Amino acid sequence: MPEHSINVQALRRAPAQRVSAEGAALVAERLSLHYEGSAAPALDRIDLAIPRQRVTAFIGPSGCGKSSLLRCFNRMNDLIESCRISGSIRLDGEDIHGPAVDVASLRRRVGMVFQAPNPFPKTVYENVAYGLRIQGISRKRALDETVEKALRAAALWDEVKDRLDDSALALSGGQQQRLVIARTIAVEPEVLLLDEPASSLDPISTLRIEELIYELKTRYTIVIVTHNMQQAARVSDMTAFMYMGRLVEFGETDTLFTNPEQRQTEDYITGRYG
Ligand SMILES: Nc1ncnc2c1ncn2[C@@H]1O[C@H](COP(=O)(O)OP(=O)(O)OP(=O)(O)O)[C@@H](O)[C@H]1O
Repeated sequence: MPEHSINVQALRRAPAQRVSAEGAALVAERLSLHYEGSAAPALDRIDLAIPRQRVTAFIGPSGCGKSSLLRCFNRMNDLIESCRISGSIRLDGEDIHGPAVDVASLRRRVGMVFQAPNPFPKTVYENVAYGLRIQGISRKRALDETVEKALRAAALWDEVKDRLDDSALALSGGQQQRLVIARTIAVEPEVLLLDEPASSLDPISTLRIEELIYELKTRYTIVIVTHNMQQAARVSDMTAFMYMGRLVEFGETDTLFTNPEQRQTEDYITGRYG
């Protein structure tokens, strides 16, 4: 990583403990996922408890199932016709596949940010107000307040407060990604799923996103997929190492990177494969 003016030490982690299912925001049990036509399952009997208000990173070689697992948590895989899921996932104790679950409100509670910034072709303001309007909030004062709050929380307010009526597409890539994060948190989710949120960004924008993740975890449960092991080590409290659809090891990030229990984890983090 090149040197920057942003202090990476500021990204120090809060202590995390091993997670019990009771204290977890999300719990997966014997979660398997098959894409029809594939010989092997993309996820193979995953048991995992994601702690509340912590950052959990998924790492592992390309194709090991990180994104597939992430997409399970807000039922994004429902949109993939060939996808079959078994096992269970509970959010705050409630089965997310239960008959009473409304998928739109699940996705509001479990927001998702993708690899490439995807702001709507609308103004900066309307991007953040979008989810609020869908919720039926139309009073200008309420919208103004929430838009400002979300942009401040996404560390973007100072850069865009005089550009609220400009097109979001005129922002830089890093600003667009923070705008998408603002749009996601404007509706006050409990969980933020981040699928390689910085992989298309330059190093400075990447560090801004990492700092933002650190700030946001005081309010949200965050799950991040990353290819970048240094990034996982910098931003996460807990790390899950996956290999060929299996969860090989899950534990505190410090321990997993310095003293992994499994040989496979050690081989991966020391660069022997992947
Ligand atoms: N929509 C899909 N249809 C069929 N197979 C899929 C689909 N999405 C993913 N797969 C397959 O499932 C497996 C896991 O893919 P997934 O994208 O979850 O892994 P990943 O660890 O996130 O990979 P990467 O790091 O390259 O993004 C791979 O073999 C992939 O080819």
